[in-house]
Amino acid sequence: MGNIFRASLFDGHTAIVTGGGSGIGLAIATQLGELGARVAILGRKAERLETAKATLVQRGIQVHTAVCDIREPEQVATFVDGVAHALGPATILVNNAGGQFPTTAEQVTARGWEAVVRNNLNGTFFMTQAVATKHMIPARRGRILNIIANVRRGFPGMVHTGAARAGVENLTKTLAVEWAQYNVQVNAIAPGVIKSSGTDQYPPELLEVSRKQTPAKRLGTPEEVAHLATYLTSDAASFVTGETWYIDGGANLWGDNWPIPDPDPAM
Ligand SMILES: CCCCCCCCCCC/C=C/C(=O)SCCNC(=O)CCNC(=O)[C@H](O)C(C)(C)COP(=O)(O)OP(=O)(O)OC[C@H]1O[C@@H](n2cnc3c(N)ncnc32)[C@H](O)[C@@H]1OP(=O)(O)O
Ligand SMILES: NC(=O)C1=CN([C@@H]2O[C@H](COP(=O)(O)OP(=O)(O)OC[C@H]3O[C@@H](n4cnc5c(N)ncnc54)[C@H](OP(=O)(O)O)[C@@H]3O)[C@@H](O)[C@H]2O)C=CC1
Repeated sequence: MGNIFRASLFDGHTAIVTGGGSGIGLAIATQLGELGARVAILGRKAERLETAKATLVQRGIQVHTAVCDIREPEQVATFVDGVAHALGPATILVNNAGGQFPTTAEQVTARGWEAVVRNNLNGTFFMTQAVATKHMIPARRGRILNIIANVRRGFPGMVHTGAARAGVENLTKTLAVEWAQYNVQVNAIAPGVIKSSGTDQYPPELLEVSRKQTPAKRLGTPEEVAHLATYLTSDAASFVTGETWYIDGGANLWGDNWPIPDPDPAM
């Protein structure tokens, strides 16, 4: 599919995409940039950012990159100030950085739980608070988009991220209300299983189970998520706020990644 959006849609905008060095984040950064936005991306790995920057610059996009761990508020503050200096204040923030690992609830350690909650919930809040207070609220203009996951029916097999993403979904609603007065809209996208650099780290047999359990019988693509992100960060969505948009081939409605065993009669 080509791009259905107007070429100059984001002229004059500065978009921050966390985790924009790979996968879904890079697809979103590419699409917003090709539609005219200046783009700032961050991640923990400098090499990944440099490779992504080269790709974006080759497409004629003005890019700022810096290493930043979203779990560290001081690094976040430095990054957000750096964006204003390099590209001007952000009008768009896409909180895409995140991740976790499969584990049963019985097995997850305290440090494993904390690592995932800090990454997906704390990091998203630290970025959001910094960008809103420094850039968007003073300008009375902003679009914030949180990438979460398909947690509608819980997230069996990844309890830590299910809890953290549900927290971000609720944060999305709360901030949509608190910041409506400042003309800042806050929404979320809940992707199903997307074929990306992220899911390439998962065992293929787990992904195949997910594919079979998805009504569309395929995985999504980062570009499909980027199309929805483009709509939600554009003026076409100016009256949309506090909502979570599922893009999952129907997976939140049907199918289970986690088989429930029958009770052991000996127990
Ligand atoms: C079984 C069924 C499951 C359902 C499967 C559904 C099918 C797939 C659906 C996929 C949908 C979602 C896809 C995506 O999100 S794609 C993005 C993928 N990328 C990632 O997820 C990578 C992200 N990972 C990280 O960024 C880091 O690993 C993380 C933040 C999670 C932790 O980093 P940190 O540096 O803070 O952590 P440490 O190394 O210091 O470890 C802290 C504790 O966490 C434990 N840990 C970390 N990684 C793992 C692991 N892979 N497995 C088990 N435990 C892990 C680590 O052991 C530490 O705890 P302890 O000190 O107690 O050992
Ligand atoms: N692919 C899928 O099926 C699904 C993905 N998601 C979520 O969508 C988002 C993008 O996933 P995807 O593109 O597939 O996976 P990737 O692993 O390719 O993307 C994750 C990005 O986040 C960055 N990142 C992770 N933790 C931090 C951190 N603490 N600080 C700064 N950057 C960080 C990573 O960069 P670096 O390692 O350099 O820090 C990486 O660029 C993630 O939040 C993921 O959990 C949700 C549902 C399904």
